[in-house]
Amino acid sequence: MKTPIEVFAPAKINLTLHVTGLRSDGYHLLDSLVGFADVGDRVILEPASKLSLRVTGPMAEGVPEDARNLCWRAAQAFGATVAITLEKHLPAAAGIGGGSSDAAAVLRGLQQMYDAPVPFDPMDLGADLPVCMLARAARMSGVGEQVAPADLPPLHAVLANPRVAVPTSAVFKALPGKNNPPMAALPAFSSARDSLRWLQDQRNDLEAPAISLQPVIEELLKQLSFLEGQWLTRMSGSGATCFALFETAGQAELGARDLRANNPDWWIEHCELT
Ligand SMILES: C[C@@](CO)(OP(=O)(O)O)[C@H](O)COP(=O)(O)OP(=O)(O)OC[C@H]1O[C@@H](n2ccc(N)nc2=O)[C@H](O)[C@@H]1O
Ligand SMILES: Nc1ncnc2c1ncn2[C@@H]1O[C@H](COP(=O)(O)OP(=O)(O)O)[C@@H](O)[C@H]1O
Repeated sequence: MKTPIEVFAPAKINLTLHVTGLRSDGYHLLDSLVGFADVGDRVILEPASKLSLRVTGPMAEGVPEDARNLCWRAAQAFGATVAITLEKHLPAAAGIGGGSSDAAAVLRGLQQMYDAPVPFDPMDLGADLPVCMLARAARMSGVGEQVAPADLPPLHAVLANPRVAVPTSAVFKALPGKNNPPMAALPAFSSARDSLRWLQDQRNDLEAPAISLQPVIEELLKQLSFLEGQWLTRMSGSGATCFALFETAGQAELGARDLRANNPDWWIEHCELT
């Protein structure tokens, strides 16, 4: 067994998020094209006599170090005794799957460490777990349990969070219409430009309800729309993180620099999505 094991937990970006219905248990039916970024958290796993968790890194503040943390719950449900170090780079409660991606990274690392499959349904830890286990572009449907890998040309993005936490359940609750049209059929994209054109016509149905709870999201989307070279701006998941998409890495890097200059307190990163 090679130790310690280090696993990258990428930011999950809902490039589209169509809410198409409501299940009798209160969970919403989703149709979403999901991409993963080359920015994210880092999980380090070391064998130990008991389960422990230490949260470090620039975004560690306020992230629980006990059973409230999805990393802890993932390791516990796996039956693993490991010392987990979670290096937080992503904001929490931000619509980019921080907790879910961390938990999926723990499960991937434990599979490797114990040379054993995950002994439970990852969905038990949250609706975003199945897509985060895959950690590559996918179409997600059902309430999150159906995940089909998708071919997405690499896209360049600016991710921005105005540092307000938005609880997922509150945003779903604030959505008035539950039965919205699904995403269009996913074409075989021939280029980044082709996919950007297609994405322009899709939606995130949670954008308006999230704005009703945190109006700063509207201002954030406006500022992203001013960035040179952007093809579209949208919110990810239940917010408050929003993104602008670009054709080139250089445009995204300049976009992030310009946005930072006007909003020094926001969390802003440029990245590649795959
Ligand atoms: C909205 C999405 C889109 O990818 O992303 P985030 O905003 O969390 O990043 C996810 O579906 C979130 O997944 P996750 O954060 O794992 O959700 P869970 O812990 O299972 O559920 C949190 C709460 O969100 C609501 N919920 C979640 C998923 C779903 N399909 N329908 C829902 O109504 C429920 O109110 C639930 O109590
Ligand atoms: N590993 C984790 N990283 C960040 N937050 C976590 C983690 N585990 C549990 N949480 C808790 O889960 C809540 C939702 O965080 P997160 O999963 O990042 O949100 P979202 O589902 O919007 O992407 C936060 O309020 C936080 O306290």
